[in-house]
Amino acid sequence: MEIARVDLRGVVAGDLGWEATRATVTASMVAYGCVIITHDALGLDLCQAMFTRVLPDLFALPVEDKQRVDYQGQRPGWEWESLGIREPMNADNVREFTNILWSEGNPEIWQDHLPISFCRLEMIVSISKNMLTLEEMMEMLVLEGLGVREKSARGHLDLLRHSIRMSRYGEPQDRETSINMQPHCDDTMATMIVQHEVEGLEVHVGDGRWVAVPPEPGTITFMAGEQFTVVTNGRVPACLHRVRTPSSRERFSVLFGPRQKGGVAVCPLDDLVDAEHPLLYNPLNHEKYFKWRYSEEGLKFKDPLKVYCGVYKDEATAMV
Ligand SMILES: O=C(O)CCC(=O)C(=O)O
Ligand SMILES: [Fe+2]
Repeated sequence: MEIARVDLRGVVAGDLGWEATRATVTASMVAYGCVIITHDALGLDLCQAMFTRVLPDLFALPVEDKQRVDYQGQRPGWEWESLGIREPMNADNVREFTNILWSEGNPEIWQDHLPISFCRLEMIVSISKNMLTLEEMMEMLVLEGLGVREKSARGHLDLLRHSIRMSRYGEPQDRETSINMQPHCDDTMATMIVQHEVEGLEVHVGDGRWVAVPPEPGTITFMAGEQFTVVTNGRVPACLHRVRTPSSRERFSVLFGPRQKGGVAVCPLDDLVDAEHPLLYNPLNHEKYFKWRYSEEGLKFKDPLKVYCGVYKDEATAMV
C-alpha cells in the first residue's frame, strides 16, 4: 500500500464520496500517519504570491528583527529558520506579527493599488482559514473512520489551538546526504505541509524506506503528530518524516497544525478504548512532556512518547 492521495474537492460530510474518502484516508493514516490531499482551497495564485513574495521578504529581514517574534533558527550546522504565528485565522494576531516585523522605517510598498502590508496579512489569514477547514475535515474523516462518534470528535476539535509556521531552508550542510532536517515525528496533534516547486519532504514507509512527497501545486501533506497517537489510543502512528533536498535549492514551506490547548491533558478518546483495544496511553501533559522530550534524557529514546506516557513500555525503552 502506498501513502493515499485523496481529492477533497467537493467532498462534503454525509455525501456519497464521504464514505469512500473516509476509508482511504483512515487506511493510510493507520499505516503511515500520512495522507496527501489535493484541494484548491489555498488557490494557486495565493500560493504563488505567498511563496515568491511574502516568504522571501519575510526571511530577508535582519535576524534581530525576526527574533522579536516567534523565531527559531541560527542553530550551528543547520541551514534552517522558521517563524510562527498562533491562531493565525484571527487577523489581529497576524497584524501584530507583521507590525512587529515591519515596524516604522520600512516604507510601505503599493501593489495592485493595495499596500503590501495589507496583502501579506490577507494572504496569511486566508491560507490559515482554509487550512483549518481542511484540517478539521481530515480529523473528522479519520476519527469517524476509526469509529469515533461525531459528538466526541467535535468535542476533541474544540480542545485544539492552531498555529502556522513558515520555514526557509538554505543549502543542505551535508552534501552527501542532502538532508536538511533529520528524521523526526512532530510533537503536535497534526501538521499540514505545503511545499512549492522545491523538493524536500520525505516520509518513512517502513523498513528504512523513504518516499519523497513531490511539491506538486494544489497538494497538501497531512500528517499525524504524537498527540494524535495518544488521542487515537495508538491506532494512528505519528508520521516519521525528514527533509532532503538533493537540488540544494533554497526551499520554503508552510506548515499549519493544531496542538492541544495549554493546560488540557491529551487523552485517548473513550470511543477507542474497549476490551479489544485496551488503554495504551496515560493522559499526557504536553508542557511537561515537551520539556522532557528534548532534554538529554528524553533524546535517548527511540519512542519517547511511549516511554513517557505509554501503559506498556516493552520495546519503547530502546535507546536511539
Ligand atoms: O518543511 C517541511 O516540509 C517539513 C518540516 C518539518 O517537518 C518540521 O518543521 O517539523
Ligand atoms: Fe516535522
